[in-house]
Amino acid sequence: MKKTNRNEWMNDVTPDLSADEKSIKNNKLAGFKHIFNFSARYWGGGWALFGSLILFLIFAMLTTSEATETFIMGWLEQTKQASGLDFIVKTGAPILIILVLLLTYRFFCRTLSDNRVFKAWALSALTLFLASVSVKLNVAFAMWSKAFYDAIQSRNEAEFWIQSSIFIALAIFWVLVGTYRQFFQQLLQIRWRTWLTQIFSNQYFDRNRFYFFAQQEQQDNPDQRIAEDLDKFTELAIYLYFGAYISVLSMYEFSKLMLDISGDINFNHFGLNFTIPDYLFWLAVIYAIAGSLFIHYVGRRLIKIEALRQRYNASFRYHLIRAREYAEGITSLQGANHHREESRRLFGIVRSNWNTRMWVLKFLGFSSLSYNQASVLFPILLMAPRYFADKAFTWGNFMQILRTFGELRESLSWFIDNYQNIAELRGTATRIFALEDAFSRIDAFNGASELTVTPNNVGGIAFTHVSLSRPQLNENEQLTLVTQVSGLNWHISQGDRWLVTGASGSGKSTILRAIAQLWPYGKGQIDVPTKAKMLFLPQRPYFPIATLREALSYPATSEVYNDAAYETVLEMSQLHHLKDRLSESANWGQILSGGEQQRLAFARVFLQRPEYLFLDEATSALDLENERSLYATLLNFMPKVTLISVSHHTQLSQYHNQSLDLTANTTNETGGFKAKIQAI
Ligand SMILES: Nc1ncnc2c1ncn2[C@@H]1O[C@H](COP(=O)(O)OP(=O)(O)OP(=O)(O)O)[C@@H](O)[C@H]1O
Repeated sequence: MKKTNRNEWMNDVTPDLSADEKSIKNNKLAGFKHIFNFSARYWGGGWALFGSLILFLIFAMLTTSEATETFIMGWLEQTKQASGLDFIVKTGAPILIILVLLLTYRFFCRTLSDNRVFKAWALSALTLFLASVSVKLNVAFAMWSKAFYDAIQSRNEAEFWIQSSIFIALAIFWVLVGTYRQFFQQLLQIRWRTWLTQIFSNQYFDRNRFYFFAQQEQQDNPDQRIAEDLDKFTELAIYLYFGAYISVLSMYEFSKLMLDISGDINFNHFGLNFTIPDYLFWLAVIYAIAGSLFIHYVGRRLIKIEALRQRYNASFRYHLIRAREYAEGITSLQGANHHREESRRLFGIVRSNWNTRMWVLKFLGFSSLSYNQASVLFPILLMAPRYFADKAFTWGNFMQILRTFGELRESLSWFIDNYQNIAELRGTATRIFALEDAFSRIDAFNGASELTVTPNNVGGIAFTHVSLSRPQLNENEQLTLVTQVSGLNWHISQGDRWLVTGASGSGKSTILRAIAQLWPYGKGQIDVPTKAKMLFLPQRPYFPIATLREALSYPATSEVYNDAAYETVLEMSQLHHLKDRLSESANWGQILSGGEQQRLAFARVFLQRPEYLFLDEATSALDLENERSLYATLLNFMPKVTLISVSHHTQLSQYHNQSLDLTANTTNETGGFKAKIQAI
């Protein structure tokens, strides 16, 4: 007996994916400008978002400035000493301001018809404000620690208790601010994601683009891009946006502190005096910029690797989903093993990508950790000569500068610390933008079609000089068109019953697709009725996973019809046994037999009663008796229906009065098929 190796997947040699990486052109990667403009649409435009950021930075500078601090401290001091009416006025002022802001918010939310931009602004403003407060609280903690440890060192018990209670107050405030900041950030995220998902879903389903996507585009997994990439994109973009804001603020705060403690540096050259204020700050900036450039050089591959990671994971999952969808077809061919091996191959690709990512991250980690360690030594080396030369420069000054430099460097290293997140953001953005481009390409292709389908009152459906082609990819993966049906002139008058016949693959279904505006490949003119209700029944009907009522009423809701109607149409379709299962929810497309599904589709026809009915081998799975009884019921129940049936069953000719037969076109060098029209 063959011994199975439990570790065989682990021992597989992973494939080389460098060709995939090379196939992503650098100019196709999402740049920051594109990401910014794309994000800004939610906030009302690029200038709006840019302006809001500048406004908030100014606001943050003001709120964190010393003048504001003195004002707040003065107000606190006065409130503490105030009594009676004066106290009420002093404490009531900020509460009144908050109340006015809340009421203004509610007013605008209710009066603006599209309050999306307003709410986005308000939420961002609130979150940015809380972010500013949390930075300020961090500074307060730094100040507090000095006072607290001084009190301990000087054994000042009274001061110790005062500082302890200040800590409790600060901590409560810090917890509240931190929690609410995260909460509002998440609220903003889900609102933005909802808005984007709505736009992308609309674009995907509008004008049947999801149908054309599969035919015209080589792009992988559009569904995953809508469901997951948009989620990742909004999460990372918001996280990085607020993170960048906080780091800019901390940079401001700690550079201010640095200015206080390190002083200026003076040069005396060419008889002129130069003063560089805050010189340690500038050194930290130069140090961080140099580090960032280096990290970008080391990690730049990561953007492509991240974009591919999403693709490989999605393909692996799609393969598993297909196994579920086609479970019966796979098991009947005993294809489970093949499917498992394919899973193994696809997962091998996922692993290979992960391995490459791991190596790049290793180099990145090596570089960024070395950068962080070097940053410990860098300020020491900068200050050591000054410490040894200047006796007034105390050990306390030295330590304070060291600490401030550390904080400053950390805020400046935001880009380095977030390199991986930025790469992931650009990777997901690349996939989202490619999807948007695909939608425009589909529109452009279909818009340029020489086959026009126009709603007109020509008393039925009219084909004038119509030729239909089928799309095919050539060796260079370009879309080419091959003639399928040529020179079609066909008039379907109201009440006609047409039987469309022809060899398999001759183009019968293609003709019906052209009427349904699902076939842009061809030329000529098709006139269709303006208002008439048309229904197309394919060979394999679609049923949603829902109650039988909903499966029948699809795409309308189940309330549109009553139970008596459902029961009648089930009886008319020879499905008496399903009458008591109307409320049962199931995957009807999988649990019903092929013939039952086709009969259920007929039940739908009886419910919806269309004026034009197109049956594309809609009875192919039925026995002759059932087929005959369904057609008889149909024509009895809807005697005025215009019927177009595509079928290989000759017995159906008795229910039709005209026929269109597709035969090979041997007279024309373009090949394909031509139509022969005659009365039955
Ligand atoms: N989405 C598509 N993309 C490319 N080619 C297609 C597509 N759909 C159909 N074709 C091709 O167009 C030709 C006509 O297909 P069509 O489905 O119209 O044939 P049919 O006459 O209805 O065949 P059958 O009787 O077997 O159902 C076939 O060669 C088919 O492979």
